[in-house]
Amino acid sequence: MLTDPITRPSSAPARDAGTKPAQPILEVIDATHAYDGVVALDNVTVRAAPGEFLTILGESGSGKTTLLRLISGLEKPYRIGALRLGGVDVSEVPAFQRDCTTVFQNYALFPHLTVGENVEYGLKMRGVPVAERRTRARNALELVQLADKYDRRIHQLSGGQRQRVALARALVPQPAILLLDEPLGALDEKLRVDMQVELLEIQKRLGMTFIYITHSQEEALTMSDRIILMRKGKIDQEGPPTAIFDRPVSAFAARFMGVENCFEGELIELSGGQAQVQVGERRLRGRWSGRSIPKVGAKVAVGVRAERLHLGPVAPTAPDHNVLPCGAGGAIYKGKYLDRTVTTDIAPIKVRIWNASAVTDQPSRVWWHKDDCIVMDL
Ligand SMILES: Nc1ncnc2c1ncn2[C@@H]1O[C@H](COP(=O)(O)OP(=O)(O)OP(=O)(O)O)[C@@H](O)[C@H]1O
Repeated sequence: MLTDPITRPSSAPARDAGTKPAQPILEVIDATHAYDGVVALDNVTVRAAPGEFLTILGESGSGKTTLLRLISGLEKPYRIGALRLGGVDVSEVPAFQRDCTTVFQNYALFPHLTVGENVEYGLKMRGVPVAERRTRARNALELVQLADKYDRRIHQLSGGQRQRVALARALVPQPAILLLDEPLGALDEKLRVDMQVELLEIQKRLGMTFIYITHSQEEALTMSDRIILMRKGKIDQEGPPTAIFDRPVSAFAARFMGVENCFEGELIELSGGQAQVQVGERRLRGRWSGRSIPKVGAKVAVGVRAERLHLGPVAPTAPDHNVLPCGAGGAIYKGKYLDRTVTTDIAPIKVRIWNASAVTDQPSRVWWHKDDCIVMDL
């Protein structure tokens, strides 16, 4: 039974703080960083509210780790407007004195120390008396369900258990912010999913701010209060998971969030959020989702998720559907569903079919509702 192992006095999450927005616990203003002339972060501004689970999402090399290293103090930014933790400028504060700790993908544990000694280590360095640091380390291990492994050696643990030790070690100083750099990246899928749930429970229980790095859109959608999607050192889009999933602002964001079909076209009309786009010889209707209102004639992207498409010999005639003639293409069996790619005169289109017995051998039409058709920046 857990006995409130780690608590912070000001742990009330921002979400419950009433109408007045809470002061950000983290502010990174206009941060730019480069390595040997290669720009890794390009004028990035990030804020996090107390108790927020903020995910930095992006492909390899997009600048996620660099951002985290600037926050933790492991990297000194080339240029920065301000870096504040809890409202205090920490630009010149060394890493070990900042009120944040990091969990790394490779655990970064001391192999020659026991589990307990690893968790206590930071407290020992800060001169915390032995009895107190034992108690705090045991409490942290209890939180990650490793209370019985205090005297174990690191090499006697599984990958998942090592990651829990790393988590306990990062939690034990009771930082205001926990930075997690792809913490589940080395775990197998089943364990990763279990650990996602556990991490979320711990975060909610402690009311701690988590800044979480991942390249997995599924992980970001599952865990976050808010997602920042990075692209080549810049922020492409930020918002709650539902907004990024349903309303990607760009073809990049759409593809990253799993929109299988994206086409390039020319904007013909935009009115009341409803767009008409010329793609090849076809006129498609959809809802505008881009950053700002473009001019007629601008190049835009049109996206539709595979599961929102329908196939068959006869399409609906109502004008609120996009309908294209199509030819049969290949199909890939995915277990729970079938992904079928049909040919059309604008591009091959991937259609997800959940009921494999309903597959038509020779579909001649593919169609989708205009509300399922996202029109956005190229
Ligand atoms: N120590 C370094 N020396 C030189 N270049 C670096 C260094 N660290 C990062 N970079 C470069 O900076 C850019 C951003 O790297 P960063 O590690 O921040 O990206 P990332 O999104 O965390 O990638 P990944 O998911 O692969 O860890 C990349 O082009 C990378 O090659």
